[in-house]
Amino acid sequence: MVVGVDRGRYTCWLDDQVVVAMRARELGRKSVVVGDRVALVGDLSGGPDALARIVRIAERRSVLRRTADDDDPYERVIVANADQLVIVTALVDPPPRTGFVDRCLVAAFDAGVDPLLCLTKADLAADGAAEEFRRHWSALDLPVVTTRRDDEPVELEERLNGRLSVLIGHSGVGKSTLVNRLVPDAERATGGVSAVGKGRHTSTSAVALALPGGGWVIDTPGVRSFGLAHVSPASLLAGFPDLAEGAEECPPGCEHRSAEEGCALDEWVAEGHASPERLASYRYLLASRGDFVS
Ligand SMILES: Nc1nc2c(ncn2[C@@H]2O[C@H](COP(=O)(O)OP(=O)(O)OP(=O)(O)O)[C@@H](O)[C@H]2O)c(=O)[nH]1
Ligand SMILES: [Zn+2]
Repeated sequence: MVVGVDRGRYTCWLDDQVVVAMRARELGRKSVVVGDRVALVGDLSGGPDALARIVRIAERRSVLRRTADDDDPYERVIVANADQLVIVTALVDPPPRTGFVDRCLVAAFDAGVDPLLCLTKADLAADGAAEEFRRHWSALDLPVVTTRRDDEPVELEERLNGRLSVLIGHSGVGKSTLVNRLVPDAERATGGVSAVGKGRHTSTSAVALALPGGGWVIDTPGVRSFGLAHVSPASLLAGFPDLAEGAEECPPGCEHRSAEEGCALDEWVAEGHASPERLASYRYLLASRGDFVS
């Protein structure tokens, strides 16, 4: 498995050992990303000067794409084969935003990855803040864990156990804090990714860290959000199962933009099946696909 990518060098994990590799020419233009399962040939000794070659990429179970941004107009795959997307949101400082969670939920469903909402800084939040925030998704089967400075993230650990999980969240919500608690020896868990260039702390690319209890956690420093430009209005609805049923009454090819265009979702909400806020959030994401909303 590829656990780190840095300037053309791929850190791979092979039988509990780190092997540094480069791409073989036969890969063509195919990108290799963290989480990819690859076939290696050449020097697999893992010695300081050993360099293997990646000759094949296994079919991907799931694909998470980064949003295009100012520096890079293309959506790019940043993690392959993730099982779970952990949406990390602080309950305060910075204040939580439902729109960000909705966007990540759509990205997770579209990528075929299970979502998990992780609410941090519960120790700073008012009583009931977590319950109030998670109520927005009460119509969904969305698993939620809360974490706080004064407690070990036991419940989170259980949910990460044995799986490949990707953390996404705004700067300052506490991702690094979580990673350091989950993987106490983070530097070693990267297999010394610094050996191929940068250490974890200065790296801006995703790095997979081995969890002590099995499984992997991938931090995504610098990733502001996941891209939705490639997601159709219908697929976008998968992130809003409370609205999806109402769309069955829509005319064929409905883009769900407004009641004037015949969309049945306004009626669905008026009948009390879903909240107006959920519909507004769906339409906001619909309109903002392709923009770099963070
Ligand atoms: N009180 C409290 N503070 C926390 C908690 N988690 C993180 N913090 C603090 O919040 C600040 C930001 O935490 P980080 O872990 O650096 O956040 P991050 O998401 O990694 O941010 P970037 O590195 O910018 O992406 C730090 O000062 C942490 O000590 C928590 O559960 N409770
Ligand atoms: Zn519609």
